Amino acid sequence: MATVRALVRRPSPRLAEGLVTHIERVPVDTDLAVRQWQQYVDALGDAGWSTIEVPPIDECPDGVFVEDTMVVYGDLAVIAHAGATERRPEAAAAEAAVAAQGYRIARIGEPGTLDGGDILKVGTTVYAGLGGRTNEAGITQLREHLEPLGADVIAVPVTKVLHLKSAVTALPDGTVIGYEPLVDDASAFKSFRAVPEESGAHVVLLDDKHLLMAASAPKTADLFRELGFTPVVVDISEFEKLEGCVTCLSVRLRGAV
Ligand SMILES: NC(=O)NCCC[C@H](N)C(=O)O
Repeated sequence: MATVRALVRRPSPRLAEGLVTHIERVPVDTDLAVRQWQQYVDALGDAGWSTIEVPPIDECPDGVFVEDTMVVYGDLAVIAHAGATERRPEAAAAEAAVAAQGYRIARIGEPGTLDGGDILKVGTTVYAGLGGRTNEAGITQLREHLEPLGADVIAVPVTKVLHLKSAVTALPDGTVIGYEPLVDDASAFKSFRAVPEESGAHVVLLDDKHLLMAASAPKTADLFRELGFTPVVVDISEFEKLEGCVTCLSVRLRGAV
């Protein structure tokens, strides 16, 4: 798997004001969050990835969750139209950053809304979470952009968590993993495996063997070791307090650009 670049975005000093929807607000330690973010970026670097910083957007507390600004497929970056209006200013600089990496640009627009965190790619299958942040018009527009590139866009329900990728991600062989109490419809996926912890459902594929995941899912890390993977564990507690996970802290650029 050619894993080369990732977009990241430094946390805002106002991070603690970030949105919370499905969990109770608890205090966020912004200094600790900055250290955790650096450790996350270092973990990508240690795996051989180069990271590109999107200019910070201090007036947007949730800007660090840069994955939500776009969906990248092949040589195309589809710029999202955030379901939360206060997050919409985050997209412009992210668009400029991905365009500078050579990607073609398309955009989701009104009446569509879409957050990158609702999109899970498994090969040419693109699962799109229909829920609080992404609507039917957004998914229709995404389909129009990606089908010409050979993608099959499948809408799946998301009601129990913020984003589809808060509920499920996928292993290198395409098996979708999720913490069942938070998955609306496991049968929507071609292949599904349950994991024992909520944040165990979140992995970034560093390569075919190494899975970046949160320290808050130790039982799932053990499961992944039994399956032959090597977990690379980062503590992202301060981002988890804002419904963030390892996936949403970067945009992986795996395309042929
Ligand atoms: N892709 C993601 O899971 N993003 C997390 C965004 C968290 C942020 N507090 C929000 O509610 O938008």
